[in-house]
Amino acid sequence: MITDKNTWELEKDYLRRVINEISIQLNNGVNAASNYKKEAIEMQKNMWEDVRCAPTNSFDLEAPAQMWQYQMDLNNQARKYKLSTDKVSRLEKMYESPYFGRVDFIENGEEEAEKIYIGIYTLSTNNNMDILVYDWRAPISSMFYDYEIGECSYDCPAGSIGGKLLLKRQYKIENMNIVYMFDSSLSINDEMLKDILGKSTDNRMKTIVTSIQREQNAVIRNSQNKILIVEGPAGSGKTSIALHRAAYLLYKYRENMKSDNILVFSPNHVFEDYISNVLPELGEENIRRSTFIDFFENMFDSRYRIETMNQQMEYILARNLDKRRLRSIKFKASSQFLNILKRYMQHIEDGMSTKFKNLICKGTLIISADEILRTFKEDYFHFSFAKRLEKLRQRLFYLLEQHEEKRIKELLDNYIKENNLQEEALPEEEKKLAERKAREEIEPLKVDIMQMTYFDIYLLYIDLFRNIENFAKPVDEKESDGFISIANYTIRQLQRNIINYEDVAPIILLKTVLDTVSDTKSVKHVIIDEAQDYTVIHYEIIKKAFEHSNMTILGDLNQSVNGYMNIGSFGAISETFNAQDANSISLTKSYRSSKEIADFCREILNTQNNLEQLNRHGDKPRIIKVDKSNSSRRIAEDIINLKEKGFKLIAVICKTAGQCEELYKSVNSYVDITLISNQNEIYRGGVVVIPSYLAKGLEFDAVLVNSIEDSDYSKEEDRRLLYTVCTRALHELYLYYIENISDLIKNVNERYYTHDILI
Ligand SMILES: Nc1ncnc2c1ncn2[C@@H]1O[C@H](COP(=O)(O)OP(=O)(O)OP(=O)(O)O)[C@@H](O)[C@H]1O
Repeated sequence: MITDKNTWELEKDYLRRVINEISIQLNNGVNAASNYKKEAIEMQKNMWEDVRCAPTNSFDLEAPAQMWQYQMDLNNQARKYKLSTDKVSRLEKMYESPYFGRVDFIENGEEEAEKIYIGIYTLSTNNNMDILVYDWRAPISSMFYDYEIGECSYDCPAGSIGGKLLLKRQYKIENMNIVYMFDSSLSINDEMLKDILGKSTDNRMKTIVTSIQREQNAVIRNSQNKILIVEGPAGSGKTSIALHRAAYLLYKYRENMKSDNILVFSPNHVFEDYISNVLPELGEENIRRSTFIDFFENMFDSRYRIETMNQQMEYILARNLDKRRLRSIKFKASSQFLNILKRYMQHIEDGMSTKFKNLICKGTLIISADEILRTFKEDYFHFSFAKRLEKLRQRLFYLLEQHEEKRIKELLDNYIKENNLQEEALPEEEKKLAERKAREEIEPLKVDIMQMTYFDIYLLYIDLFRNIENFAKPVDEKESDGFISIANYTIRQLQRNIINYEDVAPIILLKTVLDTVSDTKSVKHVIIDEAQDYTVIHYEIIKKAFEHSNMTILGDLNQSVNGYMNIGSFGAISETFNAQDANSISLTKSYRSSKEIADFCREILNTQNNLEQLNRHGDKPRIIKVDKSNSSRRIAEDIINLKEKGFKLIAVICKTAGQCEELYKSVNSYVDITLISNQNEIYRGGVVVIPSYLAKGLEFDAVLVNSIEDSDYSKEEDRRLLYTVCTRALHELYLYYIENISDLIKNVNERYYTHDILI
C-alpha cells in the first residue's frame, strides 16, 4: 500500500485532471446526442410535410429520389446519435472510477518514460493526440498484465516494441476518490485479488479487467490459433476469460466484427442469464448466446418429441436405468459411433448409383439411369445431398411433363389421322381422353421419381440402425448382440416419435452433412464453454457447421456432470479439428473457492494434481449428520445463520430436480427460498434450491449440499458431479447426510472438514 504523501498528491492531481476531462466530454456528448435527436425529428417532420404536400395525381419523377435522400440522411443521423450515446454511456461508466492500473514504460532508445494509465476505455484529448487513459485491450496495456518490473515488450501492428517497465501500480478508485493504491513488482497483487474475491458475489458474473492474470491474458489476447482449447480447473476463470476474449476481439477487429458475429454455446438458460452482464459492463453489446440444442432446433420436425439434456440427466440420475438405454447412451457418445455415421453417410452418397433407374414410358426412354446419375453428381455438384435430390426431382418431373405433352399430342394426331378430321373438329371429349391416357401412362414413373429422390433424415437414421452391422463391423458375437439391442431400442423410440437426447446430435450431424445447416455464415467466432459436456459427435457438427469460424473451447474434464455422455479427453477435440489449426493451453490456478474448500474438493477427486490456489482462507467445509425428521429445519436454520453472516447468494444443491421440489416444499415453510428446477427459470440471486447439473458454471457464497448419502453419490460416475457441486462454493460449504456418508466423501482426509453429528 502506498503512503508517501507526495505520490498521493501527484496521483490525486492526475485523477482530478482525468475526471475534469470526462466531465467536459460528457457534457459535450450529451449536447451532441440531444442535437442529433432534435435534427432527426426535424428531418422526419420535413419529410412527412413534403410527402403530404406532394401533388397526389401527378407523376413526379423526383419524389422517390427525394424520399431516398431523406432516408439516407435519417440513417446517417441515427448512426451519429448512436455513436454519441455510446460514447456518453462509456464516459458515464468511467466517471466514478476512470482507471485501475498504471505502468511506466521506457521504450528502447527513448530517454523519458511514458505513464500509461489503464481503464475500461480509452480517454483522449486534442483529437486523440494525448491519451489520458488507455483501453485495457490496447496493445500497450498488455504489459500491465504480462510483466513485472524490468525488461518487457508488447506487440502492436507495427511489430514488437521493447523497453523497460519502471513502475506497475494498481488503484482502487471509488466515487472519484482513490481508496488505496499498490505498487506491485510481481504479478497483479494477490491482496487485491483476495479483496475482490472475498466479498459476497452478485447473482451475475462480474468483469475481471482489473486483475486479469498473465496466463489468462495469454488466452484473452491469443490471435495465432484458429481453434484455441483451454483446459482449467474449477474456478480458474474460464468463463470470465471467454467473455473478456469476446470483448477483446470486438475491440481488436472492430472494423469487421460486431457482437452478433460471436456466438457462445452455453449449457442452459440459467447460465446464459448468469453471464449476460459481463459484456455490457465492458461497454460492448451482448454476443449471441444459445444452448447447442436451441441453435439447431429448427432442424427438427414438430411431429417428434425431443428429450432435452436436462430430461436425460434426470433419467440418468434417477438410478432406475434401463440397461439397454444406458448402453445406447454410451455408444452414441463414442467415436466408434461417429465412425459408423461417417461410413453410413459415405454409403448413402455412393449408393446413389444403384438407386437411380431408367425412366421408360411405354417403351420410350425419357432419361437413362446414367444420365440421372451424371446430373446428380455433376450438374448439381455444388449443392448439398438433399438439395441435389430436390433439384433432381424437379428436373425429372419437368422431363415427365414434357413427355406427357408430347404423348397427348401424339394420341390426338393419331386420332385425327385415323378419323380423317380437321384439327378444329377434334371433339372436346377426345382431348380429355388423351390427357387421361397420357397421365395414366406416366403415373408409375412419378412414383419411381419420388422413390429415387426421397429424403427423410429420420428414416435415414432408422435405416442406419436396421443395417447397423454393415457399418459397425462387430468384432464378435457379443458385440453384434449389443448392436442389435441398441438398434431395436432406437428404432422403437423413433417409431413412437420420440427422439432421445443421445440421438439429437447424430441426427443433427446427418442433417448438417447431407442437408442444409442453420445459417451460420455470420458467425465468425464460436465460444464453447463447459466443453467437457459435449461428445465427439457434437464437435464434428461444430466443425462442419462453423467451418469458417475461429473457436475458443473451454472446459474441465473433472466437471463432466454426465458420466456417460462427455468428451472423455481434450485430445479428442483437437483430433476433430485440423491439428495445425488447434492449440491447447492449460490454466493452473483457481480463484473461486477459499483454500479450505478447494482442498476438500481436490480430495473428492482423489487424483494427484498440482493446481495452485489463491491463498484466501475461510472456514473448513462442514459435514453435518441430521435426523430425517428435522433435516429440513436444520437446513433452514443454517440458511438463516448464513444470511445473518452477510452472505447473499446461497444455494441448496440437490442431485435431481425431483429432490429439489421435495426439499423446497419443506424448507420454504421456514425460510424464503426460490426453486429453480428447470433451465427456463431465471436466477435472480438470493437463496435458491437448484439441481446439480443446472448449478454447473454458477457460483454462490455458500453451498449446502442437500445430501451426501451413499444412495445419492456412490458410483464412480458420481464423483465428478459431486466435485462440480462442491466447487460452486466461494466461502462456505455444508454437506448433510442422514445415515451413511457416500464413500466418495469418506475417502476425504478428516483434516479437511469438520463433522457435526446432530441427533
Ligand atoms: N483474474 C481474476 N481476477 C478476479 N477474479 C477472478 C479472476 N479470474 C477468475 N476470477 C473469479 O473466479 C471465479 C471463477 O471464475 P469462472 O466462473 O470464470 O471460472 P471457471 O473456470 O469458468 O469455473 P468453473 O469451471 O468452475 O465453472 C469468478 O468469481 C471470477 O470472477
